[in-house]
Amino acid sequence: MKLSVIGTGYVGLVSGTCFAEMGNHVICVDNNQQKLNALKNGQVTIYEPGLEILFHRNIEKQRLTFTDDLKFAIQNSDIIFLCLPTPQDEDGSADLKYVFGVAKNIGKILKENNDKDYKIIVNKSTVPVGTSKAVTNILSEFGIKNFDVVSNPEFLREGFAVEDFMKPDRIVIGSNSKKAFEIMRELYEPFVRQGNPILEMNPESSEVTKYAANSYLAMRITFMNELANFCEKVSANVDLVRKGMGADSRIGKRFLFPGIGYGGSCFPKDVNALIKTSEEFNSPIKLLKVVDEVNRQQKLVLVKKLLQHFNNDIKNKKIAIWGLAFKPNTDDMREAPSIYIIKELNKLGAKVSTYDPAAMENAKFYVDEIPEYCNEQYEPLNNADALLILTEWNEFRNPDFDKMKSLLKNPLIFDGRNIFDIEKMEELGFIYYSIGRKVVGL
Ligand SMILES: NC(=O)C1=CN([C@@H]2O[C@H](COP(=O)(O)OP(=O)(O)OC[C@H]3O[C@@H](n4cnc5c(N)ncnc54)[C@H](O)[C@@H]3O)[C@@H](O)[C@H]2O)C=CC1
Ligand SMILES: O=C(O)[C@H]1O[C@H](OP(=O)(O)OP(=O)(O)OC[C@H]2O[C@@H](n3ccc(=O)[nH]c3=O)[C@H](O)[C@@H]2O)[C@H](O)[C@@H](O)[C@@H]1O
Repeated sequence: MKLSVIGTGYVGLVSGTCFAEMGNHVICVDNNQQKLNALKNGQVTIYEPGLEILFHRNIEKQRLTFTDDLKFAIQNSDIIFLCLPTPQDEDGSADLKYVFGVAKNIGKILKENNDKDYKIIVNKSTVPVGTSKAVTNILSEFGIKNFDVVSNPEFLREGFAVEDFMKPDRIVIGSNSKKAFEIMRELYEPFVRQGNPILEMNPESSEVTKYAANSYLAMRITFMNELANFCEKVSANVDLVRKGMGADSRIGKRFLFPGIGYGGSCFPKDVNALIKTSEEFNSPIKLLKVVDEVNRQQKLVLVKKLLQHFNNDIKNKKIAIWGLAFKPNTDDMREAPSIYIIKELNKLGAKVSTYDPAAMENAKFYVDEIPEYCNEQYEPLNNADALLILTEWNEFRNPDFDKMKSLLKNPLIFDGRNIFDIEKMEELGFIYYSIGRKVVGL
């Protein structure tokens, strides 16, 4: 099939590359010249395991191309995917200016083209209920008739994006057109050969499904974070509680890990967008307000523990940090808890020294006050008063504990991801704080 993907970020680049891998011809469009030049020069612009090999293979086979020429892309594709940003606006709602702006440009191009061939415009961005209808109206205002707008939300996780895209748990397609359903089913069938469902529904249900899934997962994590704080007070171990809960198949094991609050480009903004839309329709989902509020507080839970340990004074203390990205296997810093933690540490007069395997370049755009970025894992520990673990990268899971002890001024660790066993840390002689478990070594 002939496809175009408008917006070549995390979702667009992964979607475009994976569609090309299935034999489709994909034209990727972006208006960021720097990004576009890098892509045209064969440079993968995001850190995403498994992407590079598919990217190069499909460029070589000439199934994957990059351009800033929207007109060329529209004229040479039957299905047009919108993978555009929908950032959080000041009032919490999703900002649709990119989606509507591109929809208008598509309208103009199709009008100039005399609306000859049938096109499907697919919205893959996360958008509030009613957006498919609004995009349909925009195109209709240009007099375009031979088209359908489809809602096809994306559920990939960063760090596992290729795997998730190639073998999705489900595909959701929202449309009112039989023809569009048939074409979309044909496009996606190679991705669900194991039998995972392609779910067809009206666009409104599809749009709500995306926000519902993200908000539900954010709510699960938030419940676990509040539960973890409670466990600390009553000598319970949240990891044991988590396993006890997760073994119930009605609950399930995944997304029950407490930590330092959910971050990333989607959970925080999508929870807020659903709060806003539900209020607009006079049917507020009150639970989500608490989810958002608790999550903001949770991002600073390690700073609280640190202050408590040092009797509220961490001025001039050197704090080492392992991990900056909002989660492992990505260089994405959007809404990462590390941003909030580092800002707070700076405010309190601490000196921060940090290492992350992939996100340090991006971190510089978010936290310019970090005095020291280190190129090696153990470097920040040198003469540090404490170590904070903020991202559970695999390489932090089995470190050289002797080396850590010899470098740190105090054998003091605050682990926001519960990556070590508390008994083991006690045996090794560390003072070890974690989330929802007792402090050992004090
Ligand atoms: N990042 C993720 O893991 C997921 C994101 N989503 C949703 O997908 C959408 C896109 O997210 P990301 O890919 O993370 O965003 P992103 O910011 O990484 O990528 C968006 C791209 O669109 C480009 N762009 C902006 N305006 C444009 C225009 N007028 N013409 C052409 N290109 C333009 C930008 O230069 C950028 O490269 C959002 O709605 C997000 O909520 C959904 C599932 C997963
Ligand atoms: O709409 C999106 O953008 C995507 O948002 C999330 O994916 P992502 O943000 O890449 O990452 P997750 O693995 O979901 O983690 C999000 C945040 O929750 C935190 N988390 C996750 C799981 C958990 O058990 N505990 C926990 O604190 C992570 O550390 C991270 O900060 C969803 O998992 C995807 O399905 C969705 O497509």
